[in-house]
Amino acid sequence: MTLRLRQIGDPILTQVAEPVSHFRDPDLHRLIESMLSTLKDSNGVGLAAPQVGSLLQVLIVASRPNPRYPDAPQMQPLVMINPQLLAASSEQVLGWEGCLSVPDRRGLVARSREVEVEYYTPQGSRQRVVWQDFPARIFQHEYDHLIGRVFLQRHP
Ligand SMILES: O=C(CSC(=O)[C@H](Cc1ccccc1)CC(F)(F)F)c1ccccc1
Ligand SMILES: [Zn+2]
Repeated sequence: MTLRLRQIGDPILTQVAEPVSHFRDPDLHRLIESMLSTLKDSNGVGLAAPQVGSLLQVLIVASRPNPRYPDAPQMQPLVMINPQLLAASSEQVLGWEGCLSVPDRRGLVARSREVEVEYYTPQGSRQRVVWQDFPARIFQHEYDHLIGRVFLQRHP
């Protein structure tokens, strides 16, 4: 089932998400399934749990080539639980971003060109990944959602 996408202004988008503690919780797997179908229906390239009303540290990165990033890799959606940013390059790149919670807005955002991330899969195994360019950008955008930051929004 696809979940309602919270829009900018919904307080949940400014809150900090909690780590997942039990991986065998059936509610967690229902959330992940719902996020995957919501992402598919919204035609997005990323999604974070707070955007569908759940303050859990779960996000999905699903890069694919698109007009703005024609050389972006085609990825199977990657579900990341309790992600940790281990390293982010000081080298930054300006790039266009959109956000399913901020419809009809596109913005130029500076992001690290490369990130190293540690995360858990839905099965609970710990993984590490290094991304550059568009996948790195999507990750940083979704990771912001887990700490209550929405792109283009400056907290007073
Ligand atoms: O479908 C979108 C809409 S915006 C989007 O997918 C956000 C992810 C994103 C798009 C572009 C750059 C960084 C993150 C998803 C969100 F809102 F949940 F974070 C899209 C935008 C740019 C390139 C390719 C696709
Ligand atoms: Zn977003």
